[in-house]
Parts: sequence; structure tokens; C-alpha cells
Amino acid sequence: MASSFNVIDMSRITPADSSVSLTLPLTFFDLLWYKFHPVERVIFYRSTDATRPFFDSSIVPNLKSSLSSSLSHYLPLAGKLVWDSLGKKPSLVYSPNDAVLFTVAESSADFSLLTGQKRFPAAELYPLVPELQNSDDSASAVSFQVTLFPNRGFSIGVSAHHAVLDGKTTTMFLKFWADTCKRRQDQTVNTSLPQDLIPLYDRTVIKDPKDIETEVMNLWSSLLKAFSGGKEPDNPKSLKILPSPKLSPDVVRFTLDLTREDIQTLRERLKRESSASSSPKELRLSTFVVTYSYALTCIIRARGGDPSRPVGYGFAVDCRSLLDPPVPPNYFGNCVSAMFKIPLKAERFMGEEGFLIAARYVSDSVEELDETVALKVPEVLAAIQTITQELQVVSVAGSTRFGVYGLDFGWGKPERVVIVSIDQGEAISMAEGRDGNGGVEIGFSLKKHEMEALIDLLRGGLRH
Ligand SMILES: CC(C)(COP(=O)(O)OP(=O)(O)OC[C@H]1O[C@@H](n2cnc3c(N)ncnc32)[C@H](O)[C@@H]1OP(=O)(O)O)[C@@H](O)C(=O)NCCC(=O)NCCSC(=O)CC(=O)O
Repeated sequence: MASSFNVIDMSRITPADSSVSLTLPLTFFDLLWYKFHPVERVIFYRSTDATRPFFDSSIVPNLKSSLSSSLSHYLPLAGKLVWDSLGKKPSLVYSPNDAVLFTVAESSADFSLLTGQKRFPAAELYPLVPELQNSDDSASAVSFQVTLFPNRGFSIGVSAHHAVLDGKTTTMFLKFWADTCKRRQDQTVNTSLPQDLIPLYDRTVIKDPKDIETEVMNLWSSLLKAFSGGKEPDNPKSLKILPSPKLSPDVVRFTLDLTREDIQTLRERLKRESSASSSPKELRLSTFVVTYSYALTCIIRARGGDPSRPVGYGFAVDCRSLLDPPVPPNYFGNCVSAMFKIPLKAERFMGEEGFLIAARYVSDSVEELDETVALKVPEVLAAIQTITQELQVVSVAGSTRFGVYGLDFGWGKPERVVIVSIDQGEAISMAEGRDGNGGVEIGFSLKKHEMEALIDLLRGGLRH
């Protein structure tokens, strides 16, 4: 039976202390993303105390008041992207009394299904994600939604504009908000603020001596011209997000929970296969390399098809520690680029050695990382333009480093954290395992028949 969903309330939450204005010019790292679909996360909390009266009297008021307080330290999140008529790029502007949209809702969807280990229709997640306002003139930075699953728990939906925040900044804010909310409930509100979660707005830490920013903006204008059939778009300074592909109703979600032992099993297999191969080579077998290579191989095999068909991979790289001087970890904004390999032939991954070949590619890509990866931002945007329907490129959203299962707002740790927006392409999502002992969660969003083949391959490979 289809689940019911209803919006209880929508309100604007202003920063508790909102007396100053703030303008942040976008850097080339931000401009890479300014027309792309927002990043959408849903964080699920199991709570049998979550009755409607408790939700209305405790959960919602605490989330709202702690959000208002937290926004005082993250003012730009209450602001908007605007593009001044004389400006050559958009800026993030916060003015007093700007606010974020906060939606309160209730759902009869099966909480255990959405947080469990079985596949379910991706459409079940969409009502849990708040809209992120965007128009020709402006675009909001973030929006939030809390949804009650009566007597089962609740979820916090977050939509984040990727030109404003990357994953590290998004999770830094969520940790700040959760810490504020929890301290209010523990009555420890007067303890000092967590210094590592105080954002740094100093944009001069992002150096651009080669004027990459202009290259990125020129690429965007040629891309937008191509989108509007080769002629100048009606409004070249529109901040409207690019239209999303229509999602077919048979897309399903599945989350693979890899334990630390599973990852070690895969790592040992790669070591065995590498030393037995004709060209044994030392591989970088980090958790990311092992898990991403495994997912990549299984997804390509699950689609099958013509072995000579083009495939590829791409993953985001946090450049903060790669730049010289390094960008502080509490920098507010984007500081990610990407490594990618496009096109490759599917057959490379479909044979017996497919997993080893994938691990070699990804290991080499990570080994190549240095500060020049930041200079490749225009190449990343150019590569994204070449991705066509028939090219299967597996990208990654999220990271095993963000500590999302530490987001305790005072009602315990999350039951599940889902990145909904991976369904906008061939992306997978990654997060550290919920139990915190070295496991990894990988989220998938695929058509039903492909998902069935994928799940068999993922589980089969662990019994190898
Ligand atoms: C390029 C990489 C994926 C490569 O990762 P690797 O793990 O292979 O290599 P590495 O040198 O980073 O790490 C080697 C070992 O050190 C550990 N390590 C290194 N730095 C770490 C850190 N800051 N926190 C925790 N662990 C760290 C790794 O876990 C690993 O150990 P072990 O192997 O034991 O684990 C990574 O460097 C990286 O940049 N990750 C973050 C990517 C990112 O920001 N994605 C989000 C994009 S924005 C987005 O997607 C939107 C959103 O999320 O909202």
C-alpha cells in the first residue's frame, strides 16, 4: 500500500543573532557546482518515544531553536546565491533576517524498510527531502525538513546547494547543530563551542594565480549555450539549477553494509590476485580503494551488455590537505576536485581479473594525487560535459571520513544516513559503517532488474 505523507508546517528559521551582513564571493571550487542539483541527505533516528505529542512538544522545538542558534555561527547558510548585474560571477550574500526554510511533516512509510538492508523504491525517499528554492535571481544555500514516523522515529532531511558547501562543510555544520541541540537537552549549553566546528570564511586561503575561475565560467557559458541549442541562453546569469533527468518509477535503492572483515577479505583477495598476476605491483589498498573498486566492478558487471561499451569512474578529492599551504579543515565552502578515468571498455572489468584491474586503476588514481588536482577543476567540468546516456560513469557522493553516524541531536545516533541525490546519475554514496569499527556503507540507486543482478554480485563476491 502506498505510504501517506503530509506537511504539518513550514516556517522560516532566522539566525538567533542576525545583526550583521556577510558577502562571500564564490571561488573556482564553488563555481564548478553552481548549476548542479543540490546534495540531498536524509538522516534517520529510531525512537519509539516518537509519538506525535512528543514530536510536537520536544523534537521540533528543540531542533528549531538549536538551528536558529547554530545559524548565528553559520550566517551564510541563511543567505542566498545572487549574481550582481555588474558581477562576473555569483556571490553568497547574507542580509539581516534572511532565513532557511524548515518543513515539519509526517509519514506512514515503513521506517524499518527505509533504514534496513533490503531494497525499496527510491521514490519512498523523495517526500523526506526538502525543496531548495532556486530561480533566475537567487538560490537558497540549504533547507531542512523533519519528518515523523509515528512511534518508530523521525528523519532530518537536508538539501544543500553544492556551490555553497562540499561534504566536509555540510557535515561540519550538521555536527555543530547536533552538538548545540544535544547540549541544550543535557543542559550543558554554557560549555564552550567546539572550536573545530567554527567555520573559517577567509576566501584568500584559496589561491587562484592562474585565474582558473575565468576558465570555469567560460566553460559554463559554453555548456549553457550547448544546453540552449547553440544560442545564448535567455538569462546567462540565471541561478536556476539545471533540469534533472526524469527518474523512471522502477528505480530502487539498496545499501550494502560492508564490515571491517568483509573489507579485509576483499583486500586479501586483491593481494593474492596481484601477486599471482603476470605483472605483480604494490597496490594502495586503503579502505576507499578496496570498497570503491569492488562497487565499480560489480556495477559494470550488473549492467553487462556489449563488452566494448564505454564506461568510466570518477571520485571527489578533498584538496584541503593537498594544497600548499594546506587549507584549514574548518574552511567554509568547497575545496574538492575530482580524479576520473573516461572512457574505458566495460570488458576490462567483466573478466575474472576485473576487480584487480579496477583496484589498479583506482590505486593509481589515488597515488597520483598532489596539489595539481586542484588545477584540474576546469577539466572536471569539461569531463562532466562529455558524459552521455550510453557512457556508464560511476561517481561517488559522500565519504567514509565525515563521521555522519556521530550526528547525535540528543535522541541517539542515526539508524541510517542516506544520500538521496545519487539517483541523479550513476553515483554511489559512501559513509563509514554505523558501528564505527572500520566498516563502510555503500548506497546504490538503480533500475530494479539491474539492482537484483548487482546485489547477487556484491554478496557473491564476499563469499569468494
Ligand atoms: C581521494 C580520497 C578518496 C582517497 O582516499 P584514501 O583513503 O584512499 O587515501 P587517503 O590518503 O585519503 O587515506 C589513507 C588512509 O588514511 C586515512 N585518512 C587520511 N586522511 C583522513 C581523514 N582526514 N580522516 C579520516 N581518515 C583519514 C584513510 O581513512 C585511509 O585509511 P584506511 O584505508 O584505513 O581507511 C581521499 O583522500 C579523499 O579526498 N576523501 C574525501 C573525498 C570527499 O570529500 N568527498 C565528498 C565530495 S562532496 C560530496 O560528495 C557532497 C557531500 O558529501 O555532501
